[in-house]
Amino acid sequence: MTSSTGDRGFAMAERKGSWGLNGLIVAFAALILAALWATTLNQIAHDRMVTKAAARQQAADLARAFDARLAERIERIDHGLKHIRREMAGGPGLVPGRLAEFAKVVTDSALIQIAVFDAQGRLVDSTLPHAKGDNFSDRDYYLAHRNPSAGGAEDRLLIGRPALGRISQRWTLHFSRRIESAEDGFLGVLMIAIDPFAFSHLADDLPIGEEGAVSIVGSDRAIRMIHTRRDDPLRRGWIGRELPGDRPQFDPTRPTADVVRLHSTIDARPFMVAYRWMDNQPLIVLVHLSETEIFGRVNERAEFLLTAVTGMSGIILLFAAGLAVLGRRQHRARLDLAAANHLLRENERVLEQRVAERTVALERSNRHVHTLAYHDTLTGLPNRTLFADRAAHALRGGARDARKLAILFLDLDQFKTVNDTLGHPVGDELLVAVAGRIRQAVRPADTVARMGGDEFVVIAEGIASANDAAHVAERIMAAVGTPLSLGGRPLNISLSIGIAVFPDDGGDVPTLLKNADTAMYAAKTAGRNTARFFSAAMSMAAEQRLGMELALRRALERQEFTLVYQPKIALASGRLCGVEALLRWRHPERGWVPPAEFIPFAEEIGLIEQLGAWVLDQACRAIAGWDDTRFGPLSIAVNVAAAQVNRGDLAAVVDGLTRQHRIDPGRLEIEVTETAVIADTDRALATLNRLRSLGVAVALDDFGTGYSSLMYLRRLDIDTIKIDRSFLMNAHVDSRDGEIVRLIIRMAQTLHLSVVAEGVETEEHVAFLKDAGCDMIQGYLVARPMPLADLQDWIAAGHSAGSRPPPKLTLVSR
Ligand SMILES: Nc1nc2c(ncn2[C@@H]2O[C@@H]3COP(=O)(O)O[C@H]4[C@@H](O)[C@H](n5cnc6c(=O)[nH]c(N)nc65)O[C@@H]4COP(=O)(O)O[C@H]3[C@H]2O)c(=O)[nH]1
Repeated sequence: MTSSTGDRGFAMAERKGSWGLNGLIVAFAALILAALWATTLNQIAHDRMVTKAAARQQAADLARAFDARLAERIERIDHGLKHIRREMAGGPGLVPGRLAEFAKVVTDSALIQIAVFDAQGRLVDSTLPHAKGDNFSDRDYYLAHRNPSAGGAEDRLLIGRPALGRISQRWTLHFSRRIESAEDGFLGVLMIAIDPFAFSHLADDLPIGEEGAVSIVGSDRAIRMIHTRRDDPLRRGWIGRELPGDRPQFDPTRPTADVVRLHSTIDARPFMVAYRWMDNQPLIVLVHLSETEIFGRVNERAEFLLTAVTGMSGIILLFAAGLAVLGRRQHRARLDLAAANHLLRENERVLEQRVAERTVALERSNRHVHTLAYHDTLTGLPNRTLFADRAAHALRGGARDARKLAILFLDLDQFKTVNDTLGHPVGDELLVAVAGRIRQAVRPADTVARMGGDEFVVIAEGIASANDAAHVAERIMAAVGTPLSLGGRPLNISLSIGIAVFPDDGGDVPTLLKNADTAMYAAKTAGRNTARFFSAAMSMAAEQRLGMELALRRALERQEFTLVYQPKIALASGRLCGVEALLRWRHPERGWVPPAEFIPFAEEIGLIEQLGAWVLDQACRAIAGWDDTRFGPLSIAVNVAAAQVNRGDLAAVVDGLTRQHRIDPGRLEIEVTETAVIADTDRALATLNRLRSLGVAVALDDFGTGYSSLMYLRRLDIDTIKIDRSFLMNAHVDSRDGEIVRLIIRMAQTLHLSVVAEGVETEEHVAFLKDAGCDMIQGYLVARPMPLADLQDWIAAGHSAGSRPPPKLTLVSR
């Protein structure tokens, strides 16, 4: 939980930190980019502006310069005109042949011809070989001079439209002046033809660029001259053409000199055009500067700048991205480091805590293990190991100081019964209570140990004589013998004690313990609730017991057990209604051992369950192998011990066996004693109910000898009650016993239970039982228990061997 919260915390911190840093980097990069671009664009705009302004200025300056040059050239031509005219007026006038003489003053390289026309437009003289008398009265300059627009006679220089010379076939510009005299008025026209392209030289040195142009246009919108750096025939083709009237230079509202932006009429390219009206002539001087050229460098620079800035932007972005990634990594690395540190510290802390916990647990466990190793977990008393240790220690002390000590071996009487009947939890409770009482009954210095089960041992040190040991035993018996209440039941418990004294009964712990144990069995045999000192004679008896136990344990393997079957017959009809299976043990040396001897012993040593299972298996086998057709159906009643009932799995065992032998469970009857039932009524009830639900019949054996509580009868789901033999023995003579038998039978009838009387030995018994209304009888009078083969013979013979047969024997099923 903590760790996952920590992880989330780190993840959030990581995201936050990472985003914060990245945001900063992005913002910083954006700022740099914005500044860079703003500066660059601003620079480019500024460049353009400055360049544009400079170009404007340049164009205007060029126009002014060209204007000045042109004006000066025109002035010179006009000067020539005026000079010739003066010469003519002062001398021969329009005398042919004199023009060449006068023309010497006109030194213009562009001169094509000088011509004089009379008042009728007829050529009077020319520097070119014209046919004299040719009429030029259609020429615009002639017409303009002959008929001046305002005020009649006007002496002014006229620069006509370019015209293609008739003779020269060259474009010519006609500079002309009127010739007049005060007396005669209009006498004619003096004209100088100039090659317009000669003016081009005026612009040769003007920096108009490769695409620039210088032109002269008249107020009549006719192009007089175009100068370009290259000899562009296209441009030549424009000479004489008329420009559209919407051009800015023709706009009367505009100033006479300006710089405008125009698109080429040829290819629509943009030009910066400076125009300038000449002062004394109706001519406009134009200087065209190509924007491509003007801004060429600027554009190149701008392009360079933009490329550089784009590149730089890319680099900045990359750098920023790199920084962001680096920052993110660094941040992540820092966080990882912090997380790792945190984790490390946390792990250290957890580790230390675990180590501390483990240490504590280990110590506790060690203590526990030590306690377990040396103490009994149930009672907390020293166990067999610690006992051996302490006993050895005590023995060494006794031997050294020549002091006696006694080993008292204690065994609870009837503990098995309590355990079997009241259940293990009660048995455990009893052991704890007894342990406490023993502990209190002895001196604190004495060791009280639990050897296992219901066996305790006391080491009574420093006793003067065997008598002192006897007193210790008495105190213990008195303490344990005090009635106690367990699970709400009053309980009287007693114990048997065997005493062995050091050094008289043994010099070492094992011997003393064995002898004390032997003495304890002697006390048991003597009737329990007593103490016995060890004697040599006891040793033999104990050995016999041990031998018996070994023999009994081996008997199953050696197949020394067998079952005999005693018939039960219906009293009214004399019909066989079943047999009771009874266990027999043939001891290899002692011969037949009575069940009353070995069955309680088997219960005591815990062998009865195994033995009981064997009996059940044998009975089922007998049923399975029974020849129904020959002998009629057979029902077998099997005795089960309290331990079997209280184990809780009896029904499962029976179910398994009936299935295994494939027999009808209805052929089986289970005989339980009252003691088995009262031990743990609920559990016994459950077991019996399960048995009955399987179809197995249940009989209550030895009825009357135990508690015989009516309550049990009411609660128990049984089929049959078996009246104990002890009641029947004197029933016909002892009125009390007789009454008990009658009572039991009446009660059974009331509860709709069958009644079997056991130990029927005489006719008197039969008569009494008939009179009392008993259902079935079982006893020597009918038949003694016999092997299965004998039973078959017995049935086949229709009588019982050796005993009085019933009046009439018929085989019936239950
Ligand atoms: N004097 C006399 N005795 C008669 C007469 N008719 C029958 N008996 C004896 O009475 C006992 C009847 O069995 P029980 O009351 O269940 O008493 C049984 C039963 O409690 C126990 N037992 C025998 N076999 C088994 C067994 O397989 N399992 C368990 N748990 N107990 C068994 O041992 C007890 C003694 O068994 P057994 O010695 O076979 O003794 C049997 C039987 O032989 C008679 O007319 N006169």
